[in-house]
Amino acid sequence: MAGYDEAYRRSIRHPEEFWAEAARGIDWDTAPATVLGPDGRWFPDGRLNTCHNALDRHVAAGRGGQPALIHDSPVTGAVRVLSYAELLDEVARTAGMLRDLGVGAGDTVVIYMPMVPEAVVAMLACARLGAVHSVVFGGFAARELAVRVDHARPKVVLSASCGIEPSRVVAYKPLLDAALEQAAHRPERCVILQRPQCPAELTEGRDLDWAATVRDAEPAPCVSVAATDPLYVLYTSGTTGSPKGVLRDNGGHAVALHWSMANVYGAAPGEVFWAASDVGWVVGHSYIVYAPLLAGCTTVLYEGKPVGTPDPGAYWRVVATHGVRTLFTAPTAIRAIKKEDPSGEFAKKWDLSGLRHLFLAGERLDPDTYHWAADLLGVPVVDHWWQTETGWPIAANCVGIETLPARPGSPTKPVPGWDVHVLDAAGNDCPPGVEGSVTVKLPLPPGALPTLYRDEARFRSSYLERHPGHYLTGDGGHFDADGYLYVMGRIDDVINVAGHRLSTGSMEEVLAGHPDVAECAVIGVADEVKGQVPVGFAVLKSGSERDPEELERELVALVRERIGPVAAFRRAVVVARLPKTRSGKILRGTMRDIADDRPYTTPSTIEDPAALPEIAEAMKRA
Ligand SMILES: CCC(=O)SCCNC(=O)CCNC(=O)[C@H](O)C(C)(C)COP(=O)(O)OP(=O)(O)OC[C@H]1O[C@@H](n2cnc3c(N)ncnc32)[C@H](O)[C@@H]1OP(=O)(O)O
Repeated sequence: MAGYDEAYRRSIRHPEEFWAEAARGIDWDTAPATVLGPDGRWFPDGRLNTCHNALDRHVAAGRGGQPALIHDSPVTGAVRVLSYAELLDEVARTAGMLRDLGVGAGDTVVIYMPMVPEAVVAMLACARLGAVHSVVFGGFAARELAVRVDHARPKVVLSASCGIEPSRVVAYKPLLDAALEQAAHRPERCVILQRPQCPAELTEGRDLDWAATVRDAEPAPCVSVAATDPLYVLYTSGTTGSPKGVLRDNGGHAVALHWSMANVYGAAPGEVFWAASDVGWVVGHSYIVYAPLLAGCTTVLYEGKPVGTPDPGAYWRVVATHGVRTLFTAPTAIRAIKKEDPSGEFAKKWDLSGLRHLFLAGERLDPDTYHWAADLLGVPVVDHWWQTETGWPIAANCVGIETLPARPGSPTKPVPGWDVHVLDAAGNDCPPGVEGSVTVKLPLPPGALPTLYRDEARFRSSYLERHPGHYLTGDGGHFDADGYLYVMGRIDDVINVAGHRLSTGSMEEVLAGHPDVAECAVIGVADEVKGQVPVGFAVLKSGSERDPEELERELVALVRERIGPVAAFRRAVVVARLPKTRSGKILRGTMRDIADDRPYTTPSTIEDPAALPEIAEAMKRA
């Protein structure tokens, strides 16, 4: 069998041959004659249906009785298992409901739901009809939902009465109502899944009860779509306020995800695969929903946390109880477990002998966390790196091809298909050990974003213009002499809080909107569990006599209200001034160095050097 080097070389030298072979893992209505179009789109003349590939074909092949989805919900005390045949039946009827509501191929549907099976059903039902879903994470506030509704312009919104966090029931319906009041776009219908923990009042003429509406619907068949037709839009934070709508196509996505399950994750049909994330993130889209089902695996949908539901053994219980072979989560989850159970006592209570790999992604995996997890579990811990935009891993130890020796701190090497380069400011490849901007030479492989929804110009300016011929990942890093990649962090103002990508710019917009704030800065500061947390610095308007502590509390509440709890914005500090250059640019980089206790030099362009010790003092208070 070919090893990693050969597979990688072939994928870069002969991408069409490589991906034509991978495309055979998918059922096509019309097999693609062209593999890569001149515009960089994959399989342009192929036709297929993603839902058929995720469900119908497995039922037809005899997998109907195999569990497709295990919903494990410690917050409600429920476990529900849906076989492939049962999931197909629910999806087909939900697609019938959407069709009855006028949803057809190309229409958008916003899904704002907690981690319940109906969220997965909703996504697959859209795919069945060729409709484009846009899932919005439940931890966002009404305003963020409104922005996404206005951009996606859904015909229908699918939602639930509530989500359940360990400490509280989150009523979704009032958030949805507030979002639709703020949005200019009006969806024709909202279909609400009533949960017994907090049933919602339905709005006459607009809202429908999910259970009743699905009950009356006839199952809908799969609609054949072009490989290049959109499957979904997923919004992600950019450096400026408005989120970017990452578009995913049908054909390239199905081919790449199906290929990744065997080759990156080493997962075989019939195995249990658990991505402990949320359907609102790309990990949830790719590795809770689409990839495991495309591959004929059983996927776990977990409505709980790594700690507190009820203890730091929660993940180990799920692994042991459901026979999980591959666990994928974010380093922050492992750090949370390690903090509460440093000697791993809770893991010893469960039989984890079925676990084969732990995959980690979503933020940089620090070597301490890597070693702790590897020692505890005794299985390979695979750090891998990718992004919402890419949809699947850019760099990983491809255990399905060949397991390379791991190097803690590195997600190993580029995955076949990804021609990764580290470039200097002039666009030249950096030598090993020298840090630069991590890029991917075009064409991007199948499954990566072809564009931003309704914003080709922003797609080009955000990703393609900085280094022509390359996709700009926005991360900085370096290769070592053996070709291992090290990704060190963002080169822009995006921060990563508990594996959630957030824009400091949008938090600054919120602070700046407060009537007492003259100017402000938000920076990401290192945090033991969440990796980074945002901290805000605000200067009062001259003449304002507000009590600083009261204002700080107001600013924290404002960010929670406008962006949502997911921002984890818990610290704001009122300062006399911000450190700036003489041209007025806030020295955020120097502020970050001070906050993280890194050595810093006072920039020669600074307006007033005394501003830095003042900020250092304020940070100590924060
Ligand atoms: C590879 C490509 C990618 O990077 S895709 C992104 C990958 N990232 C991930 O998968 C995320 C990984 N992180 C997590 O799953 C969570 O942070 C874990 C580790 C489980 C911890 O969760 P938690 O304790 O809730 O902390 P948090 O920082 O996530 O939450 C902050 C506040 O937000 C709230 N929240 C969270 N989720 C929801 C939700 N669905 N609906 C409503 N609220 C939500 C939390 O309750 C928390 O609120 P509070 O501030 O404590 O009151």
